[in-house]
Order: sequence, then structure tokens, then C-alpha cells
Amino acid sequence: MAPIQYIVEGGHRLSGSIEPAGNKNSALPIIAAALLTEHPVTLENVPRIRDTETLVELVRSVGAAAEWTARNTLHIHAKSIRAADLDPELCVRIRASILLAGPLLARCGEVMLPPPGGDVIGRRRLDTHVLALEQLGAKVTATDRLEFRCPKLTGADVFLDEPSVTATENALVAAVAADGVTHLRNAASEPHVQDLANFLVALGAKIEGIGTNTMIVHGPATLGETTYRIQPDHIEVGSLIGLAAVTRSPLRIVRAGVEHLRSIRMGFERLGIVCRVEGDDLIVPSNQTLKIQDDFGGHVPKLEDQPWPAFPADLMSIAIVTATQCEGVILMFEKMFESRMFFVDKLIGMGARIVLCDPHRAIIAGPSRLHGATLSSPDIRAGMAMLLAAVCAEGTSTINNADQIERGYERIDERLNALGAKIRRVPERKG
Ligand SMILES: CC(=O)N[C@H]1[C@@H](OP(=O)(O)OP(=O)(O)OC[C@H]2O[C@@H](n3ccc(=O)[nH]c3=O)[C@H](O)[C@@H]2O)O[C@H](CO)[C@@H](O)[C@@H]1O
Ligand SMILES: C=C(OP(=O)(O)O)C(=O)O
Repeated sequence: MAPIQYIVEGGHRLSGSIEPAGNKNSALPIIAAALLTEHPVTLENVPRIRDTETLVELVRSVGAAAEWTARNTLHIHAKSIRAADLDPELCVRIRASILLAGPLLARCGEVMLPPPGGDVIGRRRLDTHVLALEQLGAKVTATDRLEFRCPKLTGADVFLDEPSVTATENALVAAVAADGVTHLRNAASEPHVQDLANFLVALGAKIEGIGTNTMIVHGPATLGETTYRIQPDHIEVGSLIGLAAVTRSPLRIVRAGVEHLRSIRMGFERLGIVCRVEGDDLIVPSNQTLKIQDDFGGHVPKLEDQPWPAFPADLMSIAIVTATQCEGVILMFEKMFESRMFFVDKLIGMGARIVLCDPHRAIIAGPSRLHGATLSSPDIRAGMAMLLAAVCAEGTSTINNADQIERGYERIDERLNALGAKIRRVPERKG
């Protein structure tokens, strides 16, 4: 498939309503967890993006039937599955291939996983996955692939060495099938972890403490069939708040899932962007002060990411671009990934005033007028951040490697064009 390029004419005001897609990082573990039951599962509001399409191919490769019955509705029936050798080429395309470990181990007693892929945003350890599944009884061998074997998973008191999102998800799925009670401590509690837990409950699992850092799972569950709707993507909502702010546009984000937006709204408020809630819609008015809020005493403020419920790592790139359009100085501290901030050199090339202090910290002084440039998307979120920069810049920008953006955002060109953006999606031209 030819790589995709976006040609963006900047400087247009946007307006209107937009609905966020279903949460990519919910859909992925839920599609994988559908392998846990031999009964049919229907998933609604599944984002139709490259990552979900790839995982669907992997799910089919182990013998499950998986069919899109509408654009965003996926029917999966894992009546009988086999722990096939998974295709390394498919596994390396997505981080989420690691999410097959829990369900396949539970259903087949073994799984051989080639290395997962995903965004190249720093070192991405798998140690927490191994630690958790070992405590539930698995024997793990690591060669050029990870091999998990366990004829019978057994409940345990598991303390994760860090609240890893996907490791919590693997452990949760395995615990549902395990014999006895599992305590999952220092667990991640992101909205997508909650979504997975609620899906498992809909299947028949018994899980206490959903949304907290200790979940108690009473296994083994007798699982049935279910129809489940994936929750809205809070990271996409945050990206849209940034988009509205940098283009000074009024946007209504409908069915935004407002109960999960508290820390995100607080982060944007630090940049002088205040949103309003109406029912489950989030309104971003156009008359924002865009004035960075100093700490008490006039000290330079800081926006940092942390595990949920704090400001999410996946919104740091968006927040950085947004801050370039705000008045004042702020320190952005990306604690989790050490390569996520390197894209700021492209923003500097567009006219932004940013000092990259080290791989984790950048100081942004705004506002600055951005001008169009040729860019290349290194990962989903930096790519989306570049799209925001291009939409608010003077002149035309070209974003190469836009496939990366499309790993996470469904039909983003069409959906932003419907609001008044001018994005042309074309096959990438070399040179
Ligand atoms: C498919 C999927 O769901 N991907 C998400 C998932 O990836 P993933 O599950 O791979 O990310 P993890 O939660 O395991 O950890 C992310 C990174 O943060 C570090 N870390 C983690 C916890 C902590 O308290 N301190 C710390 O420094 C880890 O060492 C790792 O380098 O969660 C990440 C963190 O929200 C998101 O960026 C990814 O979009
Ligand atoms: C880092 C991300 O995804 P993945 O973990 O799938 O690479 C992301 O969604 O920003």
C-alpha cells in the first residue's frame, strides 16, 4: 500500500459538531478478549483504523470468525481456536499484538508471540506482562519470541511493578479465566482498562474495583455472549480541544464521555482553554484567553503526564502544539516515554519557540506564528499534533507518513474537512 501524505492549507477557522470515535485503546484489548469466550460477541463503535484491522487479521489467524457487519460493528465468534504461530509481520505492526497473550493462554494453555510493534516513542518494556502472567502460573520463555505456557491458570495476589496499561489488561483477562481469586494491585485504571473490565463483566466475569488501582477478580468465570459498545476516545476528545483552541474555533464535541475528561480539561485550563459541559457534549468556545496560568507567585507552571487519572501521556504532543499558540511560558514534562518529544524540532522549524531541555522536558514560550512546512509523522500523537500545527499555520504544509496518524484516528481528513479544514489526502510523492 502506498504511503499517505496530507497536504494541508492552514489558516482556516473551523466550526460545527464532531463525535469522537470509539477508544482505540479500548477496542484493541476488547477484540483480543473476545477470544476468551466460545460464544459470539458483537462490538459496536469500534474505530475502523489500521490498528483494529490488523488485530482482526490476527484474531482470524487463530481460527476465530471475525466480520465487520457495519462500518463500526464487529462480530467475533471464537468457537474453537488454536494457539497458532502468529504472523510476525502482523504482530510487529501493532503494540496490541501483546494483548493476545492473556486470552490465548487462558483458552489454549500456551501462546507463542513474536515481538509486538507500536509507536516508536522510547523503550517499551514487556517485563510487567511477564511478571503478572508468571504470578498467575505461566512459565515464560523468551527467545526471538515470547512463549507462555500454563495448562491451568491459578488466582494470585499480584503486585505489578508499574501500572502498565496493556500488562494490566493481559493480567485481568487471564485472571478472569484463572481458578480462584486474583488481587491485581498497582493496576492501571485508564478509561480503556475500565472499558475492558466492563466488557468482561458483560460476558459474565466478576470484577470488583473497576476504575481503581486494585481490582479483585473472582475466577473462573462462566462466560456467555454479549453485545458491547466501546466508549468514546478521550484522547481524540483532547486532540479536538487542542484543534479548536489553536484555530480559535467554536467546536461542539458530541457524546464526548465527559465523566473521563476531568484531568484533560484541567490540563487545557492551565493553557487558558476552558470548555463547557452540556449533557454528554463538550463545548469549546472560540473566545478563549489562551493565556498560560502561572503558578502562585508568578512561577513558571508545568504540565506533566502520569498514569490515570492524571493527564495522559498520549496527549502531551497535542498539549505542546497547543501551548505554542498560548501567551506565556510553560514546562512540558513527559515522564513516561523518552522519545516522544523529539518531534518539537519540526515545530521549531515552523516558527515555534521551544527549548528541548532533555528527552523528557521542553519549555514552550508562546504565542508564535507558525508557517507551513514539510513534515513527517513519527508516531500517532506527534502526527496528530503536526496536523494541528499545519491547520493553524499560515500557508501550506505537507505531512508525510500520515499512515501513522491513521493508525489511531479514523477518517480524520474527512471529519476535519467537514468542520472547515482543508486537508487533501494523497499517495505520498517521493522527492
Ligand atoms: C495499546 C495501548 O493501550 N497503548 C497505550 C499503553 O501502552 P503500554 O501498555 O505499552 O504502556 P505502559 O502503560 O506499559 O507504559 C508506558 C511507558 O510508561 C512507563 N511508565 C508507566 C507507568 C508508570 O507509572 N511510570 C512509567 O514511567 C513505562 O515504563 C513505559 O515505558 O499505555 C501507554 C501509557 O498510557 C499509552 O501511551 C499507549 O497508547
Ligand atoms: C502509543 C500509542 O499507541 P500504541 O501503544 O498502540 O503504540 C498511542 O495510542 O498513542
